[in-house]
Amino acid sequence: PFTYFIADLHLSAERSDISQCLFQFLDSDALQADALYVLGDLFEAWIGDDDQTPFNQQVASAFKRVADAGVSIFFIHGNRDFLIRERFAKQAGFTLLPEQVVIDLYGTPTLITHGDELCTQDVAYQKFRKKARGWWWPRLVLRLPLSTRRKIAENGRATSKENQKQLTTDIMDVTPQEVIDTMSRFNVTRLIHGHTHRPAIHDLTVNGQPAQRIVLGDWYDQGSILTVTKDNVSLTEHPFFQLTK
Ligand SMILES: O=C(CCCCNC(=O)Nc1ccc(S(=O)(=O)N2CCN(c3cc(Cl)cc(C(F)(F)F)c3)CC2)cc1)NO
Ligand SMILES: [Mn+2]
Repeated sequence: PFTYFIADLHLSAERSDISQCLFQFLDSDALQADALYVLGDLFEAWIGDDDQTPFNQQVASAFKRVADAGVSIFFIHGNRDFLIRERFAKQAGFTLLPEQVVIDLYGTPTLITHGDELCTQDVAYQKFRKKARGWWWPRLVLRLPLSTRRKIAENGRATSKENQKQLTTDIMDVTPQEVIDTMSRFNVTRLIHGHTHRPAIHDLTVNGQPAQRIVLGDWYDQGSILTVTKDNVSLTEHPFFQLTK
């Protein structure tokens, strides 16, 4: 028995190499898992479940086939696809989870999250996040016509400083003290998250206990999959199918 974790695929219709790698995984290995957790930023952008594009539907049905095969699929929102709601979740066979949740992974209580909330030094971003994840901003934005939301997203992509930021500097990393405070608040010795695009398995000490922080990799250049069993965790890279040698 084993459980898979993926995150930060940043799927878009323009990157068929990423989605093909995902579909290959969903049509094979994923079918044997107890469960599959998608820890956010599955999509590069998400402006509402009413944006029923062929690509979004193709992604939903690829996951739905896995759910229909008896694999439980759980989704935690990322800083890009935080507007995903029940309608898309149902189409994809996802169970939506809160932004931080402790799961029992073969006897080890494990905190799972996207991870953007752990980047507390990025004050400007945390300020936006507070609104965007709040009660009424999302409701307000989702009531706008889809065409308007498309323009907001286009403007965001085109002019936003974060594009330059992402061109020049990486997304900020998690704040070490925030990680320790959060893990001790949830009383766990294992944390799994994505967002920072810095895949690694870190050993640390929480409340005097040996602990682990596992960071999932993004899928910009190759797939990144975490496999967890009762006795082992392994973070593996999955090259895209090379069409031309
Ligand atoms: O994480 C960091 C920082 C670095 C990475 C953070 N950057 C990052 O996430 N960018 C980003 C994310 C989503 C999209 S989008 O296209 O999918 N889409 C845009 C419009 N969205 C919206 C929602 C709401 Cl409620 C309110 C508004 C409003 F009112 F502001 F217009 C807009 C919904 C989402 C576009 C860019 N450091 O650690
Ligand atoms: Mn992210």
